[in-house]
Amino acid sequence: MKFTKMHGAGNDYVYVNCFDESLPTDIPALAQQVSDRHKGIGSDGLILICPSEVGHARMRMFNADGSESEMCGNGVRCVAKYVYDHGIAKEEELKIETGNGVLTLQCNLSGTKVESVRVNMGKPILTSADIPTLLPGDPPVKAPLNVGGKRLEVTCVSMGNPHCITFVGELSDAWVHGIGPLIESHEMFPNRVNAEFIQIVSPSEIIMRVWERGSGETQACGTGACASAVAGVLAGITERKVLCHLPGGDLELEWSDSDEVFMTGPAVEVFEGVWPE
Ligand SMILES: N[C@H](CCC[C@H](N)C(=O)O)C(=O)O
Repeated sequence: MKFTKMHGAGNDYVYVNCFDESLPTDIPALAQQVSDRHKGIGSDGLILICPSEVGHARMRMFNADGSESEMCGNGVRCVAKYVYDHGIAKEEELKIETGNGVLTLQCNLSGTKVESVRVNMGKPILTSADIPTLLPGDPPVKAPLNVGGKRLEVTCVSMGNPHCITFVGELSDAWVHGIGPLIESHEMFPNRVNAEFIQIVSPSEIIMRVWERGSGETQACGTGACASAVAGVLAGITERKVLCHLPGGDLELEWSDSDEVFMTGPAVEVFEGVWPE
């Protein structure tokens, strides 16, 4: 199986071109094996670039623990880069099918290759039953959540996949590694949840760290950054356009008047290889 290692703001996945490659039947096991940073290729998960009847390609995304997610913001930018740079499509505006519908992506070129991508991530999902969370409110905004002996105020948003956002005074490992896993598996989130921690710099600038469902701390999370931008507006903290600093890079976000969230960020190809050797 040929693969390509790519990252978006340091959120790295093993990508497989399923137009050409056939996969083993146990894809969750494959995702676990390739993601292993000591005994595998090393990544936050596995992303399949598949043929689609409604777009230029279809993305399927598996976390490092083998669980499948509906959506991946950094991943869908890299899928667009792969599809354009490898000649699967020639258009700079691409349609990619995801678990959150068919998204429209605008590729920004440097020479003949894609350098960054602007994605219309669609409308945020703000009903608690659809996020899904058992917390009250559509959506829950600054809702009380008891975690690890603390009473947090959390805001929940789905971008096709579920996110739980906590605005903190100062980011720390205690938040991300101590509280993150407890939020991920909290009984209020029947499908588990991605946990974002946000430090506010100004109404138009935030710093984010994330504990991802199924992958642990990653250097960036595109859907999480979008969800956090929406949460900041809902909580009355930030403006509709924000710059988000993540450990692996920056993402630009805008919750537009049309209710759609736009995300712009980098997409990078690192190397190609064959698995197993
Ligand atoms: N890093 C990804 C999100 C992965 C979400 C995944 N951990 C889930 O289970 O939903 C992103 O850029 O949007």
